[in-house]
Amino acid sequence: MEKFEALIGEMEEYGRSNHVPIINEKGMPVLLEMVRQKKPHRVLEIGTAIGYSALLIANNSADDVEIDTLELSQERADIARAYIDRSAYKDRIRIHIGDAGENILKLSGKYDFVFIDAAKGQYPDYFRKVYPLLTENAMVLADNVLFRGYVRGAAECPRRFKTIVKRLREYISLVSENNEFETVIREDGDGLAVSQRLPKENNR
Ligand SMILES: C[S@@+](CC[C@H](N)C(=O)[O-])C[C@H]1O[C@@H](n2cnc3c(N)ncnc32)[C@H](O)[C@@H]1O
Repeated sequence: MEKFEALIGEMEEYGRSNHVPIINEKGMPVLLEMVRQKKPHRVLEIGTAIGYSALLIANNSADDVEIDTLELSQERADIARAYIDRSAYKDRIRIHIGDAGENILKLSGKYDFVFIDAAKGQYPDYFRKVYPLLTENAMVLADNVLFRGYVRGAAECPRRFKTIVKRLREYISLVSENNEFETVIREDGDGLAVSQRLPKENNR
């Protein structure tokens, strides 16, 4: 088996040269911090791209981790499969090709860690659909929730992003106002919402 770091480095280079959006170098430490804290056993990732974050999650989770990751693009899923097959996690990561909003509904069992990183305008829908699949102590992490500074109005939002920004604001309200979760918005990278489900007696 080749060295994990070399594989990850090759994927970063592929992402850069082919303009594939993968979690950036400022958001990634937050993702890893949370995964290392939770050491999840069952992970759902929404938005595989080339499998970069799926492999990083696998490498920092519990030894028995199983990951379901959802990707719309057949081409990206094929690239992800090829990279993942070169790792020690090839039997631990399943890629489901198709629209995530539809494929979430076909999943069963419970997830203790969910990483939302696909269509930004669909985040509220993803959360609502994922909710019944969460364990009692699940963590849900969503990337890009501050979307280029537009979500908090730090920058004037171009018309083409207005719907995305509206939906991301809706997502932040949805998780922040849900008293079953403690949500922290981390400003690193493009902004990450970290929502930790609270023990029932501690519901806010
Ligand atoms: C930001 S990239 C994911 C990056 C990946 N999580 C990482 O950090 O390595 C978002 C991915 O979501 C996929 N995507 C967009 N809309 C989708 C949808 N409706 N269903 C499933 N995947 C979708 C895109 O094709 C893209 O590959």
